[in-house]
Amino acid sequence: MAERIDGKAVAAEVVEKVRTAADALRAKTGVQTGLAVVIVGEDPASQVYVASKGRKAKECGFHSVEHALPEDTSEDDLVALIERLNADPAIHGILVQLPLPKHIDEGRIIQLIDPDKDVDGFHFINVGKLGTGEVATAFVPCTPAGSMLLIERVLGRDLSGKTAVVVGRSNIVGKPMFNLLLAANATVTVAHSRTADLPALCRTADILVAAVGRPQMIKGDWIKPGAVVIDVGINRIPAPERGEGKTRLVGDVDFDGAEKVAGAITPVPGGVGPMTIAMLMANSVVSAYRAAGEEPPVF
Ligand SMILES: NC(=O)C1=CN([C@@H]2O[C@H](COP(=O)(O)OP(=O)(O)OC[C@H]3O[C@@H](n4cnc5c(N)ncnc54)[C@H](OP(=O)(O)O)[C@@H]3O)[C@@H](O)[C@H]2O)C=CC1
Ligand SMILES: Nc1nc(=O)c2c([nH]1)NC[C@@H]1CN(c3ccc(C(=O)N[C@@H](CCC(=O)O)C(=O)O)cc3)C=[N+]21
Repeated sequence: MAERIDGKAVAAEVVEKVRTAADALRAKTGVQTGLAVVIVGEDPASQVYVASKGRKAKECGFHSVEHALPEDTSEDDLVALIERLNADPAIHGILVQLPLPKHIDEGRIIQLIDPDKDVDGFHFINVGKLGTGEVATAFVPCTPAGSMLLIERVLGRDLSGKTAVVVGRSNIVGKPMFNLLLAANATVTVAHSRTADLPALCRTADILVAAVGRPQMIKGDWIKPGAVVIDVGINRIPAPERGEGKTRLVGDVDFDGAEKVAGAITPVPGGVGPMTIAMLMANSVVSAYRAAGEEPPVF
């Protein structure tokens, strides 16, 4: 049976370190870390995530502000808000919850965020820094960064000689995950919907990262015995066994099958999800240290 990688516990350690660092910065310089989360529209899942980001930020002792805008907010109004947050010295991190409503140009909004406040790591400047190994001054996207910390718990920081397969090539998960694994010396393949014989490719992976958005797609017999499996997927599926109309969260990996083969595996919930929020807090406090001209902590 695989070791269960407890993302909730590791995330709690990260959050504790963030809180200590935020307190120390405040005591030394008077700077309180400020995080602004912007949500447009009423998507219930997004609202849950935004609320838990706000809760964690307060737990870390941050100045936490939330801007909940109606679904029909104009692009110009959102642009004006981002410009205001960019100029606000009390705000060190800006997160605009994605996806945005279809009438708003998501790319334009992301590129408008000051790269020094882009705690999601989605701005071209931060993407470019990650791609060229300039991570000391960059922000690394939270989900891949959190996934790397979980891998590190099992395999250490140096992945020399290891084969990694990332399933999914999105800008927010798959591509930055590729860059981080490569930087850690793994030999990395990125798979996607056009990949031939995905099961066979997955079976080559010492480290398998699933970021597909397809509930329980990756089966136990796709997994190399002993592999480290990181399940990024968050999918809500019907759970009639829990009662009429009930749902539950599952990952992109068929956990029960995979657990019998893998060496270590992240559960859903309680795996990568809590790490994502913890790394958002980490990026925010790092941003505040940089703004104050202090040497930031390393996570
Ligand atoms: N835990 C967390 O904090 C987070 C979790 N997530 C979750 O992670 C998952 C992925 O998110 P995200 O990267 O944004 O998703 P996207 O929908 O942007 O990307 C999905 C990727 O999976 C690929 N794909 C889709 N179907 C298949 C298939 N049948 N075989 C192989 N590859 C396939 C797509 O390929 P192609 O490019 O060819 O279309 C694409 O590259 C989702 O479940 C999401 O909810 C996301 C962000 C944070
Ligand atoms: N600009 C932006 N940045 C993001 O980082 C971002 C985003 N937009 N849009 C949506 C995705 C998704 N995402 C999650 C964060 C935490 C959990 C999480 O904490 N999950 C818990 C379960 C939560 C529950 O019960 O619903 C867990 O896995 O244990 C999940 C998903 C961040 N995202």
